[in-house]
Amino acid sequence: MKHLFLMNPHAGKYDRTQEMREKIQTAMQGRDEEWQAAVTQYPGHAAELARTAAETGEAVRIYACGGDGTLNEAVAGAAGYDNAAVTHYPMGSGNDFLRMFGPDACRFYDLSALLDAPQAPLDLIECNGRLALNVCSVGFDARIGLGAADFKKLPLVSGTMAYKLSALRTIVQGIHLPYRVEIDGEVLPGEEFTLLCACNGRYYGGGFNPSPDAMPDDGLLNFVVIPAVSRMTVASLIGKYAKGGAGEIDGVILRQGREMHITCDRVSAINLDGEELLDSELSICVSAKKLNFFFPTGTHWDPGRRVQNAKKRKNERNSAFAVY
Ligand SMILES: Nc1ncnc2c1ncn2[C@@H]1O[C@H](COP(=O)(O)OP(=O)(O)OP(=O)(O)O)[C@@H](O)[C@H]1O
Repeated sequence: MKHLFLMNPHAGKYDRTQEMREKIQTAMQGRDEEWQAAVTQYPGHAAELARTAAETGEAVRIYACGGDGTLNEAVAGAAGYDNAAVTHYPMGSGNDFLRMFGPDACRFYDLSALLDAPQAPLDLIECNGRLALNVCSVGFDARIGLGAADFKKLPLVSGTMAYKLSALRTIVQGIHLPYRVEIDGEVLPGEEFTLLCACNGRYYGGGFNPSPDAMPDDGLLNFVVIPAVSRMTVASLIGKYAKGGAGEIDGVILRQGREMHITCDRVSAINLDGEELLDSELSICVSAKKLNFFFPTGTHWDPGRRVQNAKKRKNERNSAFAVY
């Protein structure tokens, strides 16, 4: 088994690759396994490195050390290869995909917990031929999420604050656009929409929670469609949407399905796991490819499984106590 660490020097607020190198060396010490730590040199490099490693056919575990963009690239490179698996060592400003692991998300900071971790096949979103693991969206939110990059590098501006500043700017610029939207053959009523979102994961945009029930391994995407709203109502809408209450928004359309087609009369910014795509037509579907994702033992994205794991750990602690 080979371990490949892909470190993005541009993730987060500053370059942490040297610190990461030291952590990797410590974690791999005494392990008789091949490993390699590579610093990405340009956007798209992580995908190339992941694909090259996966194409060898050898068993490889790929650690995306960066933010959601780095994870997206590692996933795009390794998708569809049974011999490859990917995880996320969070070094970005949002690290949103991992938020669905709840309070256990912080365990991904422990490199040693990732080394012998279990893996599971996850669904992927395909959008105009590109892949995403987490969320694909177009509209108001995509303009906020992608615009946040302008604020992320400012001093004293946290990742979450960057998204809030971007939201303010987007509200001033305009909220809804004309879209034709079709989900699994059903044309949705309405001519203008504020936001259209396809979720495999649950969080994006620095902690926004459009689809609290999305399961990344159920073979389906959760679609959230918000019709045109006014500037007056958008502020309260953002609050509900961010906290997982999209279903409480007036006129919201929620669907679970396999594909969504969107056309717009102009080129729109499309968010693919925080990365930008520009197009006037969008074809989103559950990808035929799967992605092996590995995660620390005992953690899980399914809250039910998390509770079971916690009970199991408690029982193990109790029985250990009984022995002594
Ligand atoms: N050497 C490089 N030079 C410039 N950009 C790079 C380089 N390596 C990777 N990138 C790009 O850096 C961008 C940002 O990375 P990433 O999304 O991982 O971090 P982030 O934006 O801080 O985190 P998050 O997306 O979780 O908020 C990605 O689009 C990636 O393609």
